[in-house]
Amino acid sequence: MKTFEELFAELQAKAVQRPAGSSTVEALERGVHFIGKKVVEEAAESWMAAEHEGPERTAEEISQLLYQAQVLMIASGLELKDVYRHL
Ligand SMILES: N=c1c2ncn([C@@H]3O[C@H](COP(=O)(O)OP(=O)(O)OP(=O)(O)O)[C@@H](O)[C@H]3O)c2ncn1[C@@H]1O[C@H](COP(=O)(O)O)[C@@H](O)[C@H]1O
Repeated sequence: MKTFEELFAELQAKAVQRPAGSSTVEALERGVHFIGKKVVEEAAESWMAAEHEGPERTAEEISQLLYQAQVLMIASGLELKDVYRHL
């Protein structure tokens, strides 16, 4: 198990080190348009899970939504503090 901040630090390191086989690196190479569609896809799947599939599936889909949101942040050159200041 990892926190939101721990995952973001892990993804930032992947973006710098560019290890082979990383789905994060692959998404970053595909770019913001690809990542943005993943954000929308996971948002929709989170919504559907919440309405129809129960809390466990909802938690799983929301975890993927948070991951994709973090990848979009990195692709956009954002850090956590840039987002947190709007909360
Ligand atoms: N938390 C995630 C995570 N959530 C989702 N994904 C990726 O996002 C994509 C999801 O795409 P899809 O929606 O097509 O997946 P799916 O099989 O349809 O799943 P469902 O949405 O239908 O449930 C897959 O490529 C997953 O690998 C993630 N990829 C990586 N992480 C974490 O990010 C870190 C770095 O991972 P790598 O960059 O792969 O090393 C590790 O800690 C990983 O656990």
